[in-house]
Amino acid sequence: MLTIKDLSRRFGAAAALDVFSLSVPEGEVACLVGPSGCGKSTLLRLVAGLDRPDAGSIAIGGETISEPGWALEPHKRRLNMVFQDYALWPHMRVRNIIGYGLNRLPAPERMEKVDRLLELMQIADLADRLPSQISGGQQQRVAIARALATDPDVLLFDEPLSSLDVQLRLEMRREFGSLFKALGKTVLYVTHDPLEACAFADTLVVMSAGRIEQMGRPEALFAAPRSAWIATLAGYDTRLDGTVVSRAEHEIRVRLGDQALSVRPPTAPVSEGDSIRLMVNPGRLRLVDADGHQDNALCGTVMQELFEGNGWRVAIDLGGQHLSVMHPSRIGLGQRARVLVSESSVIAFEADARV
Ligand SMILES: Nc1ncnc2c1ncn2[C@@H]1O[C@H](COP(=O)(O)OP(=O)(O)OP(=O)(O)O)[C@@H](O)[C@H]1O
Repeated sequence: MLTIKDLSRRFGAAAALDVFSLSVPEGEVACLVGPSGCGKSTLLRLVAGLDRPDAGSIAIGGETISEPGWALEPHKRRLNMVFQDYALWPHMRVRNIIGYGLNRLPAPERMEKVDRLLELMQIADLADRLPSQISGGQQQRVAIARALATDPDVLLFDEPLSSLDVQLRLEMRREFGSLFKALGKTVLYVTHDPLEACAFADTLVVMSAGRIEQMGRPEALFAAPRSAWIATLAGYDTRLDGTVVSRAEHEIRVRLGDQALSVRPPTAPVSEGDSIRLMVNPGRLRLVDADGHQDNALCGTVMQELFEGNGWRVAIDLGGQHLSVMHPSRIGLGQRARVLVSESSVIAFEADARV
């Protein structure tokens, strides 16, 4: 169990971490996501002991490793960190890099342990190469094997896949899922990619300005995003700004230019005349007959069509604002289009919600 309690770190007047608390149960994976500058790396550095907090405490397995006025030295903490740039020593062979932290073990034991890690990470055939003689993905495997060698209780990952190409990232993402399960280590993992996090996170922790904005199981969090930024992660990446024209208990009517739409009300209270921000999921919208009459549809002109691999992202000009729709084929630039906006395709937030 990793327990972070009321941790704060200020740089000048700004708080990089602001009374931050988080518990990661033993053997579970917590993924930290959040916009640039929200404090993810600061948190990892404090847990690793590379920086000192201004307040708060950190414990691993009930044993305090940092508290006000005292911090255990980094190398004595039962944790290891895997960095984005791998940080492998260029002059050392893979086998020696992995075994570096095991120099207190007798040679045969050390070799046996290194062999086991080489097998686990499927890099046994690379044992005698230098980092410059292996690929980026293979270097990342070496970095993970090195981090596992000293059998730490906690593993910290700082965007470990972001330097890899898309294909390899997808492959490693799948592998991480089974690796984390097999290892049973407590993991704190920072990533920019929410889909990466969803592949293996027990808990997704969304940070904003040094605090937790929302946390939970990925499915639960994406089913009910509490902020426009989190809605974007969940695929609601198109923004429409409008005005509330009427409200009932379970529905509000929103004016968008000269059109209107009924949606579920936001959690924050709103009244007639208030501005409102709608986050729309293009994958959940449907194009219907442009000349037909359909309740809760928006009309406009196709202004852009982008192929995104699994279909076309069609941008429709609603008269100033743009609505994107995923569609299996092109519609044609300048064509009229009518988009059915179902209840599940849109989430309403307060007008100044950060995206
Ligand atoms: N050594 C430092 N001196 C001054 N300010 C710092 C220092 N380290 C971090 N900060 C500030 O603290 C805040 C949090 O930074 P941090 O690196 O933790 O963010 P992050 O979420 O990891 O961002 P990114 O996703 O871009 O890596 C930022 O505003 C950053 O500018």
